Amino acid sequence: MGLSQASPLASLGRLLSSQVVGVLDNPPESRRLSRRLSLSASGRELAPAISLRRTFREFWPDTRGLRRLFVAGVVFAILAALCEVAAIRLFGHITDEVLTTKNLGAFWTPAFAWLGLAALAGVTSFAGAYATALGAERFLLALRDRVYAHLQTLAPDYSEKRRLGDLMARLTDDVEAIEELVGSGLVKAVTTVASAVFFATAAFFVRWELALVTLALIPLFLVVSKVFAAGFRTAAARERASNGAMNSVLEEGLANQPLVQAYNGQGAESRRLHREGRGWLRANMAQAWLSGLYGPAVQLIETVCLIVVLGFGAWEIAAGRLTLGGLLSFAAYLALLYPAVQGLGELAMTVSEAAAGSDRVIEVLRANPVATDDAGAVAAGRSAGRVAFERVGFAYPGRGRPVLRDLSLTAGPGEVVAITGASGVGKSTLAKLLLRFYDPDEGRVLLDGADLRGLTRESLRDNITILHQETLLFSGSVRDNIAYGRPGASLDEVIRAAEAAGVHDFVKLLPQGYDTPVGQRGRLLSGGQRQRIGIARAILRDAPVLVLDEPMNGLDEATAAQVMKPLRRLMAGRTTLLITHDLRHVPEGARVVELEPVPREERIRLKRVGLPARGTRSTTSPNG
Ligand SMILES: Nc1ncnc2c1ncn2[C@@H]1O[C@H](COP(=O)(O)OP(=O)(O)OP(=O)(O)O)[C@@H](O)[C@H]1O
Repeated sequence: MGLSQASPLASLGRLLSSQVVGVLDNPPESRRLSRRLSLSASGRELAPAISLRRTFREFWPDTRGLRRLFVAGVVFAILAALCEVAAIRLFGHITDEVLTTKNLGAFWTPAFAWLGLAALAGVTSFAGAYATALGAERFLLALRDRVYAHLQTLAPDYSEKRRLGDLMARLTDDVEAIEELVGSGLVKAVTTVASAVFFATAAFFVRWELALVTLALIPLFLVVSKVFAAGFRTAAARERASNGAMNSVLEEGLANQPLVQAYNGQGAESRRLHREGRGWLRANMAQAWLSGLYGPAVQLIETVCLIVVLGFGAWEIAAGRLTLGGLLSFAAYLALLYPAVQGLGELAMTVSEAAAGSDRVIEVLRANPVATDDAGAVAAGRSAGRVAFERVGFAYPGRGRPVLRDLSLTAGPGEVVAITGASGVGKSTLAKLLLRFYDPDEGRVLLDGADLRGLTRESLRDNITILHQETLLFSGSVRDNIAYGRPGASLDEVIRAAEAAGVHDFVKLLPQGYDTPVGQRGRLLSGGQRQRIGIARAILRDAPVLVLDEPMNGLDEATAAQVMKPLRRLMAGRTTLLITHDLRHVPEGARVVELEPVPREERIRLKRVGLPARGTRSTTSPNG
């Protein structure tokens, strides 16, 4: 949406001014605008609308340190606009004093002055755009870091309960929307208003009666902007929705490709994509229809304005109240004024849309970390590894029924406590409490006799290694994934851990050895290989407490046996909580504890089914 390219008025404006239109109406802005429009339209139901003032209150402090850049952006853009005003004035002068009078001698001075002004406008326009972009990008960087850092403090369930794509949109598009509101948006608003005032004032100076007549036509632009804005918004919302649907079909289809092919579902998947693609096509065509109409509508109004200016101007020239140069420079001011006014109309629209986008970011920032460090929390240091659950009761937030009730359990260095029980009984929940993703509602969890609530989370987690059911790998190399256990570990240390975990032999055979990429989520490796890389990572981490959450899940007997060997090595000398529903994988000498579901009367019973070998302490049985 900008100055209509085909209109004579626009051509005149383009001819005389390349700088200001460029500053006020650059293409990335419009790209962002359409993304933002569509995003906020789809996200509206996810977060309540909040006021613009609240958005500024929340994010204005983030502009600290950048405000100078934004002020520079405004100052330079205003200078560029003033240069344009002066250049147009020179154009009028040349028309009257050189072209009309055919006096070539009077040409050179204004011509060089015009050139100088054009150069100055170019430099100031560049400086303004650069300073604003630098401020905007730094703002984005800092805000994205802030939101991401906050997300990292939330329990993993926060992300798990939400669509990943939606959270990513908050960190990218929504963060951009906020920047456009409190950073470059503000710069744009100030410079657009200032430029509109300059061009209007200059037009008044040329001939105020003519200016009054043409300014009276300005509301026509605003009405057209308003009418089209509603249509654009609906079309953008539809486009966003079908884009989301198309992405989910693609994501699901590609992620589950083995399943799709094994079940001969390729045709059905392609048809699904085609169906969603057709919806997307329709939505885009609605947008194209509106954009196609918008241009001619604006052009028509501009032509009306031009005819009015020419007609009125001819009358004024005939009456000797206006020169030809005056009329042309008047038209040129108009050619810059109208897009500025249009820009203001669009700005009002985008500001409210951007505020809606910022709701979604504020919603993330308002989410409280489930377990935060207490004011007096102390660092745990290297723990001996004595873990105790003391009469622990816990229900997930928002869930009435407790998962655990009155549970007591102890485990010491060198001990393996196998926790078994039916699916959903709360075995993994124990691990989450130990890592302080959550705090218990009743009772305490202790490490070396100290309540976890009195320890900093970071120092607590340094003492615990967890191996999940499915080893989580990043898409880096084998080496990166093992070294994740101890950032900065040397290749020798990585290899030693790999040898202990029984991965060295197969890594040696990989095409690039330890530098071989493991693929997305380690998909290029087998389940057993992934699990052993996880063990190598745990060995390198060398924490005194080990939580193994179904480490053999999904592995066949032979592979499980291969994994068990390094696992025993890993468990030696540490405190191990082995969560498993399969007693075949419980090593000899382990203490076995079976969790029973919290019955209707909300109690959980711990039943001891195995006795500790080597005289380890028995499980506390809390169920009185
Ligand atoms: N983030 C959560 N929010 C609400 N409820 C949850 C959450 N995580 C788990 N639950 C519920 O808590 C109960 C215990 O879950 P948990 O994962 O601890 O079971 P589990 O014994 O490890 O099961 P499995 O052997 O199937 O892995 C289940 O009923 C589960 O639905």
